[in-house]
Amino acid sequence: MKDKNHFLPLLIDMNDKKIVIFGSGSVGERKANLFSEYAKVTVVSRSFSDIFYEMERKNEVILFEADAEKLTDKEITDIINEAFLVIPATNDRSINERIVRLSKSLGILTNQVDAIGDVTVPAVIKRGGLTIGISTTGSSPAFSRFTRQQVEKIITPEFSDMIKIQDEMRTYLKNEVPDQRDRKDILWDILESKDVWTALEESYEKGFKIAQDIVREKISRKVR
Ligand SMILES: C[C@@]1(CC(=O)O)c2cc3[nH]c(cc4nc(cc5[nH]c(cc(n2)[C@H]1CCC(=O)O)[C@@](C)(CC(=O)O)[C@@H]5CCC(=O)O)C(CC(=O)O)=C4CCC(=O)O)c(CCC(=O)O)c3CC(=O)O
Ligand SMILES: NC(=O)C1=CN([C@@H]2O[C@H](COP(=O)(O)OP(=O)(O)OC[C@H]3O[C@@H](n4cnc5c(N)ncnc54)[C@H](O)[C@@H]3O)[C@@H](O)[C@H]2O)C=CC1
Repeated sequence: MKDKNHFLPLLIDMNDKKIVIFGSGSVGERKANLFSEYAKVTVVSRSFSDIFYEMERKNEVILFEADAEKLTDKEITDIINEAFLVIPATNDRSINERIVRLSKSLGILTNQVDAIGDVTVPAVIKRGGLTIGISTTGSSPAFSRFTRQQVEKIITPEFSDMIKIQDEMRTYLKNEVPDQRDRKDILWDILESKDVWTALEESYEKGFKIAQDIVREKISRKVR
């Protein structure tokens, strides 16, 4: 049994990473949709629905039609070679387990859809500059989805505006304010300023101006 307490969410740069998914049922399709936004996805399956052919046409996935049961270990190894992550998502547990075993022997990470693998996929929220991953580490995927829907309701458009302001201001402050603790205080004053948040409801520019006033006032006090 895996110890769920040892799962840590990390953000990984998936650009140009190879992901191999086995099976193209509803789960294979969900994983292909998610991962093809970030990485190079190959899907191996006995047959494919039109949705997959459409994804292939748009260069979002590479399709490989094969019965994994009939492939030799060497053939499977060649397919998964140099993959960052392998996802056995067929409805045949013994095939999925064989793929996991071969992946492990090559030191490749696995995401198991019928057990907890080395990697578990969270529900993902991506809004502006904000990324949130939500997981119950397999206890209740439906609850992860439910939580995503609840959290999405509280993320207003002002969130990404505030991230933009913070990004600009901290770059500016790194040049203007030598002490990191002073920089931190100013950034928190902006984050906690009701005036900035209220102004952002009107426009980005209005919020930015108030944040600028806070920065100016703070810097002048520090200089004095
Ligand atoms: C362990 C894990 C492995 C993995 O796939 O990475 C896994 C395993 C399993 N899921 C199953 C079922 C469902 N999965 C979903 C939905 C999602 N499942 C996802 C991840 C994970 N699913 C990993 C754990 C993540 C965590 O715990 O948080 C999400 C978050 C991400 C994604 O896949 O993209 C995505 C929501 C994305 C979103 O909406 O944002 C729903 C909800 C629905 O459809 O309404 C249901 C039906 C309701 C239910 O069962 O909860 C079953 C079959 C159970 C059975 O046989 O009954 C298994 C296998 C098992 O449990 O043995
Ligand atoms: N992680 C998750 O979120 C969920 C996981 N599951 C688990 O995932 C498994 C798959 O679920 P679904 O996609 O709904 O199943 P499905 O029956 O819709 O699809 C199975 C796919 O595997 C392919 N396949 C089966 N044997 C194969 C072989 N020998 N070679 C190549 N391809 C083969 C089939 O062609 C099909 O594309 C389920 O058995 C269940 O254990 C189920 C629901 C959600």
